[in-house]
Amino acid sequence: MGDWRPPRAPEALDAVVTVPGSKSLTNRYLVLAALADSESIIRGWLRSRDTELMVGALRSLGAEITESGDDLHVTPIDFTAGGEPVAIDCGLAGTVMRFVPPIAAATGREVVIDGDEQARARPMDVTIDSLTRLGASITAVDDSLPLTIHAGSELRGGHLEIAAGTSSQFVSGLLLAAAAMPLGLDLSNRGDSVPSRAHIDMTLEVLADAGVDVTEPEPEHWIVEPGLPRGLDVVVEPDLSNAAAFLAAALATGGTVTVPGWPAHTTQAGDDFRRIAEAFGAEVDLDRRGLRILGPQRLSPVDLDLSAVGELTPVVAALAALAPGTSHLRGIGHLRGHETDRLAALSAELGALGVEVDERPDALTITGARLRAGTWHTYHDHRMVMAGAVLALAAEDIVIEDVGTVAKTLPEFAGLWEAMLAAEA
Ligand SMILES: O=C(O)C1=C[C@@H](OP(=O)(O)O)[C@@H](O)[C@H](O)C1
Ligand SMILES: C=C(OP(=O)(O)O)C(=O)O
Repeated sequence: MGDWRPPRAPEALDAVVTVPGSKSLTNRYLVLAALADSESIIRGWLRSRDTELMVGALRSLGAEITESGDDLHVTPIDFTAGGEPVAIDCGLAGTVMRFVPPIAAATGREVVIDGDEQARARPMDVTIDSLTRLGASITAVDDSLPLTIHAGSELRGGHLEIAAGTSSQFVSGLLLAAAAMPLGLDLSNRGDSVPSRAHIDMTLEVLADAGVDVTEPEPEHWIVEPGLPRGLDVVVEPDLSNAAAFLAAALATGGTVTVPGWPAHTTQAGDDFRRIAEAFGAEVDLDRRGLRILGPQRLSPVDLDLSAVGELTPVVAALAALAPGTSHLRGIGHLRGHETDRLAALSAELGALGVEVDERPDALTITGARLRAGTWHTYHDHRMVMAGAVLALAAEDIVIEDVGTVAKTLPEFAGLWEAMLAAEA
């Protein structure tokens, strides 16, 4: 798909938007199911590029995964089976890049792992170094993709200190596979604190729910005892980070958007959008029917630390660009290693639409402005598409380039967006 001209805001928006399952939960469940002691069912999985890449990767390593309606049935990998060398494509999926190598190393097979050109720029050093220290033999040029895990590798486990200040996925990938290591894992972060804390909590919760003995005796020190996860029978929650884009439409238009099925308890980063929406001046109601957001007549500027929930930043930056006054988005330096350097991308694209942006190493200061018409470039970043759609609500003529890139986590985004805006009260 090429360019997309998203609709402008309707007079009064009052829409209900049902969003598909969570990427982060789908891919964690798939990894646990591939390692489990018996078969699993994952109900209501997200079907998107990142999750299909995970399915493909685990199948190449020997898991049997079949679809039945909206469910996936998974027969775990037989780690004693060995096998021919395999090649795995990560696309641009951080979860595949950081969660699959530990499992690949545990199969003892030769595995070559590569991804999109932009994936080769994403940090992989901690994964490569950790697996090497845990017993694997890996070759990689410049500590990044592509990498080769050599046949005969094994992961003994044991004590490991890492510096995971650039991505929580280094920690999650090791913790998810740790129960399959003969010695388990005693893992500590010794560098800058780990970003995206919400995603670590998600990892700890899914592990514990699968019967894995995992503890965090002190902050950023985790202990996983050996012992395989149990087979799963789980229902995937809606993707709350994807939901944030639709809820942002309520904020941008002073209208109402409801997302049904919002979980009362969740570890998803997207749940923090409730706090963020309130900071912009919205009314937020969560009950059995879902999460309902009523946008204010006029957005308030915000000062937010997004370090724990960084993936919400592009959509929050779009709202900040529409809020009269100056907003500060802090704690987001690690977003320079996401799908693209998101601070640079947001700064360039907002600047081109006439918004003043002060880009710091780990922060953006954005002063809301009336937007100029223009093309919004997306840098192969699904969340840039979502941010552009939010901006287009308020601008004369914004064209989003390469809307198809949104398929990374939400192939049906443009259709859902247009349907939402057609649902005028
Ligand atoms: O584990 C996960 O599912 C994710 C962790 C986070 O990564 P970082 O810690 O690299 O930000 C998040 O931004 C990403 O979208 C998904
Ligand atoms: C950072 C993101 O993705 P990934 O899982 O590829 O890191 C994201 O979805 O915003």
